[in-house]
Amino acid sequence: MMRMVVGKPCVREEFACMDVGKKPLKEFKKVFCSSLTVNIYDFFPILWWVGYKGLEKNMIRLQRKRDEVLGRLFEEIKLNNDNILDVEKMRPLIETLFSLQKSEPEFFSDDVIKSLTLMVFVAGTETTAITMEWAMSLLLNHPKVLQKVKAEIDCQVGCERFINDLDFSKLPYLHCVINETLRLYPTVPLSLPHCSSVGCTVGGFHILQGTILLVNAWSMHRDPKLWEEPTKFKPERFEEINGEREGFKFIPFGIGRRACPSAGMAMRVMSLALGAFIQCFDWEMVGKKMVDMTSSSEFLVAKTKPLEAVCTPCPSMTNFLSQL
Ligand code: HEM
Repeated sequence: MMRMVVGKPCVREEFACMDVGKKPLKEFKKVFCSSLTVNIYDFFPILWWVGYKGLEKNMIRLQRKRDEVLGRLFEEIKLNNDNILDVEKMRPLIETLFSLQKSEPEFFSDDVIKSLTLMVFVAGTETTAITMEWAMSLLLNHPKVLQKVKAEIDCQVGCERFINDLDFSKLPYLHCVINETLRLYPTVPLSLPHCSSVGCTVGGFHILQGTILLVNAWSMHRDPKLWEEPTKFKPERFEEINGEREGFKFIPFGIGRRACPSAGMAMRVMSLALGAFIQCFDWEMVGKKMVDMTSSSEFLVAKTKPLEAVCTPCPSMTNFLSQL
């Protein structure tokens, strides 16, 4: 995600597993992911008046910090890219926005570019990373599924290049694995709070205008009236579903006008990353114990215990990987 937005990873690969690499990642999470929580002020507005737990002050402080970090990042990018002109060329998001700023400065102000960058960092990094961690964990606990998806990638992509987005149409099972992961572990289980603009009736309940509504995707995705063996990991079930949102029973990205605008991009990013993990490495559990699948009960449903796994380069890929 950092590469797509900024053009370089958050941490250089050689430092990724070292303390020197972990520090900036921790800092990034603190600045961009810490606001992903249910805001108690929305439910008890009185707390806002009494300044409960200094939430508002903390949000203001966080916003200042974000502004400062993004400001530094922008300076660095502007310094290194004096002649940002060519919009057509493939380039990271921020550079593209700066090139548009040259032609439409009144619209693409620094503040607009900051907001767009912030949106991708806040809404797009943890959600995709958490889903991939769930997917890898499920695959390790279901080695036959892992074998099947690996066989699909080996057969359709081979071992002389990395998987790319032109391969997706030939990799339906990989798509089913990601969908089934999102069914069992929808990263945003209660979607985002919405407010009813008019009074209405939902499932026999009268909803007053101005009510905060949450949609429980988690329970819909595990409802035995909607899904056969709902708690089982069976990617094959998505082979039979015509259109992923059939009957609105599968809504990991929400639904309607305020649904996730990046669902397509998220699916592509996750297919590429997960596909490459499976293509390039053989994966094993640490020891004989199944991966612990306990989930946190927070705004984003993450694993309580981070996934630990052993990976070794696939023998069939070593030739290609050694040339990188
Ligand atoms: C696995 C990955 C992701 C999941 C599961 C996910 C899920 C969701 C959900 C459930 C919503 C709320 C929809 C609703 O209220 O009905 C949402 C909104 C949103 N998502 Fe995502 N998302 C993911 C990735 C991304 C990425 C990669 C980006 C940006 C690059 C993104 C940007 C947004 C934005 C901006 C909204 C707010 C839309 C609005 O309020 O109109 N999401 N997402």
